[in-house]
Amino acid sequence: TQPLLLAKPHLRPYMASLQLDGQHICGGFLIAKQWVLSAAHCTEETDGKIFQVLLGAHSLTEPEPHKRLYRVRAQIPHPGSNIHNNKDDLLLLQVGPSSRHPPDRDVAPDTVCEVAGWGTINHSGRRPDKLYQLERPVLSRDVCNHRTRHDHTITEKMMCTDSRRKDTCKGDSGGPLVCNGVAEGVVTAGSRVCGNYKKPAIYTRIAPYTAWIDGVIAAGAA
Ligand SMILES: CC(C)CC(=O)Nc1cccc(-c2cccc(CN)c2)c1
Repeated sequence: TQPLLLAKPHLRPYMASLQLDGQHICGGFLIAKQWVLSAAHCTEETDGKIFQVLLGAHSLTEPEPHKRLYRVRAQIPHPGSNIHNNKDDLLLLQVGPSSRHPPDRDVAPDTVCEVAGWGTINHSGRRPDKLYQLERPVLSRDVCNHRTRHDHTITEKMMCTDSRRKDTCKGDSGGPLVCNGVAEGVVTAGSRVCGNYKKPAIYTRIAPYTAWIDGVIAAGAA
């Protein structure tokens, strides 16, 4: 047998943990917006209690930026499932609005993140046909807010990456800044210049907006 391998963090965003009172009971996985598929026998020892579903996690216990615990709106075992055999052993769970929001923590400066886009790729403003990607280190808010950089316009709901040489540019706006497999920011145009080290790239941080995002999604889902 092969030794068990630790999964690479956050490469399986569909992966769910079905929990009761904070304890992992069973796995599951996202199959559609708001719907998790699991096994019906997972409800055997729950004596009617309803699961909570943890999504976006790698560690069950440590705080992680995009870890979200969701209430279950509906828990539907396949009608053919039963405790005597493994037939039709399926459970569908409809997840509701997340019941808790992740801690809103800044990405550490110098963390190398990646951003991709079809934005212009050189000073001639050439627009590519294929997606380009770029790795950039996070710049501390203090440095980014320096008088000679963005002069105190970077709020705690924004973050910056170094724009020396390689940078985002026109057309990259709206794309995700991904750090350690997690979407931490959304490209914004900032001072609408590119590749100028005095004007670091600016991103809207996602963590401060999870309540707004969930609210809109929940309203749309209604
Ligand atoms: C309607 C929109 C396309 C107008 C617009 O965004 N213009 C424009 C012009 C120059 C640079 C940028 C720009 C974008 C993303 C990141 C950055 C920062 N390097 C700059 C953006």
